[in-house]
Amino acid sequence: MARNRKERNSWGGFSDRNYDWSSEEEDYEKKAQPVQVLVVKDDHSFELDEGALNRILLCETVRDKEVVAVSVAGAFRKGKSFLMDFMLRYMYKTEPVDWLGDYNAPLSGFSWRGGSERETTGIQIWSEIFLVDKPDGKKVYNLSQNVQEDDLQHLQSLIFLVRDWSFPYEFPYGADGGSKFLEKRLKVSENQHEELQNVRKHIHSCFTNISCFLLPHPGLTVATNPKFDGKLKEIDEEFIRHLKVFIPWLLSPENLDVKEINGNKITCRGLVEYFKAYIKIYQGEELPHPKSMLQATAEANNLAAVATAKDLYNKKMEEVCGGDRPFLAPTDLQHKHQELKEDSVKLFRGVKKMGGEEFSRRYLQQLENEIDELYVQYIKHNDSKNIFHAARTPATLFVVIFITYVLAAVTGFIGLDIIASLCNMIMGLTLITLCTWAYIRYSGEYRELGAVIDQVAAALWDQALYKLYSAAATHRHLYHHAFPAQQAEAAEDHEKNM
Ligand SMILES: Nc1nc2c(ncn2[C@@H]2O[C@H](COP(=O)(O)OP(=O)(O)OP(=O)(O)O)[C@@H](O)[C@H]2O)c(=O)[nH]1
Ligand SMILES: [Mg+2]
Repeated sequence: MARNRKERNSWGGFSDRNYDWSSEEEDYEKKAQPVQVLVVKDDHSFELDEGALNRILLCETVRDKEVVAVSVAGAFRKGKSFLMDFMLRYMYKTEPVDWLGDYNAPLSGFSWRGGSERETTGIQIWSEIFLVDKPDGKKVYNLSQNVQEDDLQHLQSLIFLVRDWSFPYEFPYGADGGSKFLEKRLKVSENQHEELQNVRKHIHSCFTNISCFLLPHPGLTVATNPKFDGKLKEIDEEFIRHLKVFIPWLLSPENLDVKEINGNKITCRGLVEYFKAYIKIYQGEELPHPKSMLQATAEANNLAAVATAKDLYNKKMEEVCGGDRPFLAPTDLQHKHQELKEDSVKLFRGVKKMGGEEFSRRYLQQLENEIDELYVQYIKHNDSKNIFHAARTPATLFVVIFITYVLAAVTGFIGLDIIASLCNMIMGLTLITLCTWAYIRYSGEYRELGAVIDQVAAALWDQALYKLYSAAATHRHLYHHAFPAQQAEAAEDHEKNM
């Protein structure tokens, strides 16, 4: 089991700049808890808390892992949260057999309570993602999730849990009794309403597996005592006996199915995209059309592929020139960029996607644009590591001071007093600018002003260099010899301008 922790990359986290890191993140890491990711508002519309979802599913350690989503859905006040707290006990177990733990410990996790008022609304997910070793050797993360209403079309296994089953003499408690009961209930008969017949006919095509479990009544204390806090000792023995079968039947590693859409196994990152896409179409006034569901699935599917491919580029570029890596010659950086961009595009193309070639071309374009944007950031970052870059501003200002000093002296000497005073004034201003710049660099204050000075100096520097370049163009071989890196940069700029 792994704690769900974020790792920022070493330079301010620009690879994660799409994610909304909030100041609450430290608190959030301290304790696993339910997190509201879908909020139902007073007017019954709902809103996805993307920041919360990202913090859980996009953390470095889990985002590329295949995900198993276990959701509990049902009418309100039916003991969903109560049940999920037992699931949590199982996931947090230290003893493989005796996972139910202390009989005197109150039940905690998702907040549950008695009474007739609903407690949970929207969708809550558990903040900690559980790492499970699948029997086939794969690592799988399991996400516990609470869904009030859900679209059943896109689920894989559907398990009906019948609570308070009172007829064990007809169908015994557990999965066997449940499956016989379900078989009987899903039979289509002529005298059923047409709609009911249709549900029965289609339900099998919507789910890979459908099963049912019959659970006994937990006892009157659970159902009616307002002081009941979930202690096992107050729950009926028979209920516990079957709970001990039901929870492992649901959650043991061999019984977990990795979420699949269109034959693709879904990673945590993919799940975020699906969340976003589906929420968007559910936000409309009417129930979404199957066509728009399909469209949203295809969109999410492509977006997930974009995100994975972009992450590959980012990770590899970080290794090459991120953080504390030393300055890299711009030509080498460009080669690396091209190579990694190709790898990333290849990865994108390699993922099985929905919506067809034409549809996914748009997303390929998006990927390329986003990678190019990242590349510009990497160039800037790499550039800032060049010590000549750091010296550029003071050097430029010095040159300006020197030139104006000489000009002032010469023009003063030949009697052009106005020009001499102008030069002196420019010299004075430049001197003040230089001192200001030095102070900003030293103190770290007024950084915006520092950036403006840097920009002006860089523009001057570039102008001078450009002139030098033009002058040297006629003696190219000499120039190339003297400024190999500069030439590459100029070529690069030229390329970008096109
Ligand atoms: N009869 C009966 N009561 C149960 C069972 N499981 C839990 N309860 C009780 O049902 C009540 C509601 O439990 P919750 O877990 O809060 O129910 P919920 O479905 O999460 O409710 P909402 O969040 O309001 O939708 C509590 O008083 C539980 O003690 C069960 O199997 N049978
Ligand atoms: Mg609840």
